[in-house]
Amino acid sequence: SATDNGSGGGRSGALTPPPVAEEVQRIDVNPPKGTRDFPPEDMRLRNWLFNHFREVSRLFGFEEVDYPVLESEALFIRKAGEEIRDQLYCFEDRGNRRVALRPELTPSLARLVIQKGKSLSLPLKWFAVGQCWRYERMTRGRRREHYQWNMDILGVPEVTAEAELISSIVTFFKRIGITESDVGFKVSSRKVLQEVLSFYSVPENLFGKVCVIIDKIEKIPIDVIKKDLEATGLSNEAIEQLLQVLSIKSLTKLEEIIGGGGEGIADLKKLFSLAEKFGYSQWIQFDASVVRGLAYYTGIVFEGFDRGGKLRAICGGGRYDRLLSTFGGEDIPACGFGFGDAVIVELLKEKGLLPELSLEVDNIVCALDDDLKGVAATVASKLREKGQSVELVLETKPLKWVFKRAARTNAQRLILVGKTEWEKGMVSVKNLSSSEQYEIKLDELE
Ligand SMILES: OCc1cccc(Br)n1
Repeated sequence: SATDNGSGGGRSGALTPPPVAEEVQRIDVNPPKGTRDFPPEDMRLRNWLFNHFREVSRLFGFEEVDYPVLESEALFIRKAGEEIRDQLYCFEDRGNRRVALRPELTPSLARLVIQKGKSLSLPLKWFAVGQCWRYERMTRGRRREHYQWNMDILGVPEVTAEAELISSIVTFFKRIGITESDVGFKVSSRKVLQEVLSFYSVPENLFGKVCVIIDKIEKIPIDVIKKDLEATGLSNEAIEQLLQVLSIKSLTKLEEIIGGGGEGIADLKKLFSLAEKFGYSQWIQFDASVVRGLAYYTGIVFEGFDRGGKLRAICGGGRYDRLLSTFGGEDIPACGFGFGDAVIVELLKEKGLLPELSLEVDNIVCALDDDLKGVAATVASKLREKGQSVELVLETKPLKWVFKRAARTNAQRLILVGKTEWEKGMVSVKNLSSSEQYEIKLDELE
């Protein structure tokens, strides 16, 4: 209405002053503690890394899967004192359900395999690249999320499966310029520890807990390790023997100590022989101290480490033949690994191997006249239909701005729609690397 001053007061006749804009408190524009944003330059590196994960998975004939980031908390409640359990990012949802942000992907895989049951044909070769979470006190300022590449083989009891998985990681390392002089794999078998523990008649149900304690051997003082092992009921003799075995770095020495008849030794010999055939013998070494910190491993375990000794484990995995039955399913022989997206980037930085990744666009298209913007849009669509990327200048900008934009976006070609040329049905093209310039009919534009 004529008297309506647009304030929405709605009362005709009375002039109401516009509302005074209230002071808006600026929000914290940082992401939540321990989490990351991926602005374009970081997203390009992440995509580069994940594209290598996916290409290697394709080369090995694996199928991609994914699961919800949010899972029932019950999937991750294991009583072996694992760090992953202590740091579970869990809460009660509005339906009073206990849920958790997944700290790893393997339990979700187990859940899905049980759910699918007999409809799945074995062997399964699945891979995933998924964000995983932990709630760690920020005292250490560590991340609370990372992305993990997982590859898993289900239905193959032989060690050929573990050998194949290690081969896939070696393939990945080679693709990004990492060599056996940069990284190696420490390989062992929990069956070796199992043989020692059963020699001292340690009950099977203590096995996972003992492995979780031993996994901390390089992270906490040895007397704390011994105290924690004693607390599980292990005798001092068993503890001493265990620690002696863990210090062994050669299969021959191990055989001298525990004898050569066990499955653990047999598996390891088979793995090292297969490594020869795959061509990655120089990448792996036996190291009895490798147990990994997940309670469910039952056989071969391995972890990728940087030979400079500065970084945390790059990746890790192993055999977990009895995980499904812990969820009430039928056991299926299984092995897999997890490969995080953070340590590998630290290693690439250290080695000077980070790739140069910049925005690339094939064309930048600009109308030199406002009433030619429609034609510019037609040019852009035609090029895009041919699979060419086009940055279409949407606003009215001076040519100087367009050239600067072309430089920032690394455009290969500048296409200008000008009145004179368009009267002849032509557009002008400038090749920005060679500076070659020409006019061409729109339908001849390639
Ligand atoms: O390395 C274990 C792990 C699990 C979830 C999230 C992050 Br960060 N790290």
